[in-house]
Amino acid sequence: MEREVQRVRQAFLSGRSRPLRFRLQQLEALRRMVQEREKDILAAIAADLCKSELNAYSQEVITVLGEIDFMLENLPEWVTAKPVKKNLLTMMDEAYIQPQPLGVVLIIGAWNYPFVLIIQPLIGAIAAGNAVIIKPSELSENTAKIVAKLLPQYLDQDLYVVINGGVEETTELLKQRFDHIFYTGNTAVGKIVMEAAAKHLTPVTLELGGKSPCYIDKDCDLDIVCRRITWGKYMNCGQTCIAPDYILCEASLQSQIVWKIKETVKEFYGENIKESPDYERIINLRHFKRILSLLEGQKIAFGGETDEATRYIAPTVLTDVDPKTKVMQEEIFGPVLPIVPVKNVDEAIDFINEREKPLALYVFSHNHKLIKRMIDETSSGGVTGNDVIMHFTLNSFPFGGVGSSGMGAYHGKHSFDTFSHQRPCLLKSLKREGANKLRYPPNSQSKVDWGKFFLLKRFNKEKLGLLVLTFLGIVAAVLVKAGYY
Ligand SMILES: NC(=O)c1ccc[n+]([C@@H]2O[C@H](COP(=O)([O-])OP(=O)(O)OC[C@H]3O[C@@H](n4cnc5c(N)ncnc54)[C@H](O)[C@@H]3O)[C@@H](O)[C@H]2O)c1
Ligand SMILES: CCCCCCCC=O
Repeated sequence: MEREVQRVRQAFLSGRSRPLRFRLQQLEALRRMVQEREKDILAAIAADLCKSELNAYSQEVITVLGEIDFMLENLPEWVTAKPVKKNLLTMMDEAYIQPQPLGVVLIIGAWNYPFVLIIQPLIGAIAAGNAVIIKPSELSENTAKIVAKLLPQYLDQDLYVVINGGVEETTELLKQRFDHIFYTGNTAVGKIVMEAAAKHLTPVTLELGGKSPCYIDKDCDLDIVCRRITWGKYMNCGQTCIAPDYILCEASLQSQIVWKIKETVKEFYGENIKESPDYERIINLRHFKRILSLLEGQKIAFGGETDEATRYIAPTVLTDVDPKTKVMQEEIFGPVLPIVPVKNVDEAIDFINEREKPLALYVFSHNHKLIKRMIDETSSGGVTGNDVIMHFTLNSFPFGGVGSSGMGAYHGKHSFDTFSHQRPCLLKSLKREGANKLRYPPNSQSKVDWGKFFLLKRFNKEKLGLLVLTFLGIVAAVLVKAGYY
């Protein structure tokens, strides 16, 4: 492992990942890989999650292609140095911010969207000029294998390396020194990653999870609300980091919500959900059993059917859920939707604020002011009003969590920034030494006064007069030299 990381570091130190032209070439090669090997990639995702190729394409491949196009279009502008505002002491100097690559980046992915969750950060890391080691999730082994096979066929083999393996390999990898670690997965492992990173003072981006609440106000169109929630909750069989985890609403709305979600489930997946090409399965037996244990003692309004052999769990809604029960204590990450009755929006806000900060928050209402109030009075990684999931798709948004749902963010320019160091560069001349006397010892009250004048812009008439005189002197000297007099 150590030798592998060393090899990648040597490749980074060769400097070839830095030129803009090289980054663009690698991103174009990545796009070619996705386009030319689309069938293999879709087949791998389909095998891991029992997902139709159409769904794998819409949920993962489109996002990746969109991100590459966005980078190719904007990268030339992002990599250029940006001049900054100067003060009186630096007005004659060159001052700019130069984004620079961090070095060798480790990307650790999760299994639920196994392709996009490693390739989208990879795009940002390449765009920023880094070398990258990718550790896909071992639970989505088909995607892990295909990525390990294809990447070296299209990208620089020493700069971008895939290492496959499980906890043991990841633990070994985490002992190595990286310049940034980008981890996607659960909060408990996020803490392990951060602890390992701390040993080398390596910065981390942690894309974690949590229980994303969904508040439904009584002033809204429940038909539309329930369609949108049904789509976002049962997509990927509920195994989506920003799926609405539970519903908060007034008790009087519960039965209508149950009925409308049930009708929508029928419309989306048909009478025999098991036959639907749009309904996935739980990733493995451990997660299957974990989700089943969340149903114990709950009132199942509809759904609840399961099949261990195929790891099938039907779209399920629970009503009158007690917040103290297990289903409300951990992220569900499966097709189970509890409804927790609350008296009003105030109680919903308190409910959210008494818990860990979620990755996403959803609010449904015709009342724009109520949505704004929810946003102002709560915290979450991101928010979508009157829909679910959709903030993920806008790459001008930073995507990430807050508090226990994560730290740092990515997508689009935010990815470029995450994998770049914003380096302040001040270039002075070796001339004009006279002005520097101000900061050299011995110090004096007069020097401090000049400091106040230049840096704090505390003008006093005497200093301003002197400055104007100096300026006029310089102008006169220039004019004399130029032969005007
Ligand atoms: N914020 C996001 O973008 C996002 C996206 C997807 C999933 N998630 C979250 O991820 C969670 C589901 O993923 P998961 O954690 O089950 O995925 P997982 O089991 O695939 O684990 C994620 C990665 O951590 C590694 N890992 C696991 N245990 C480890 C250990 N003890 N030490 C070191 N590395 C270890 C795995 O090898 C894997 O690469 C959910 O909480 C979900 O909300 C977040
Ligand atoms: C188009 C939907 C993609 C959702 C990806 C969410 C990533 C977290 O699990």
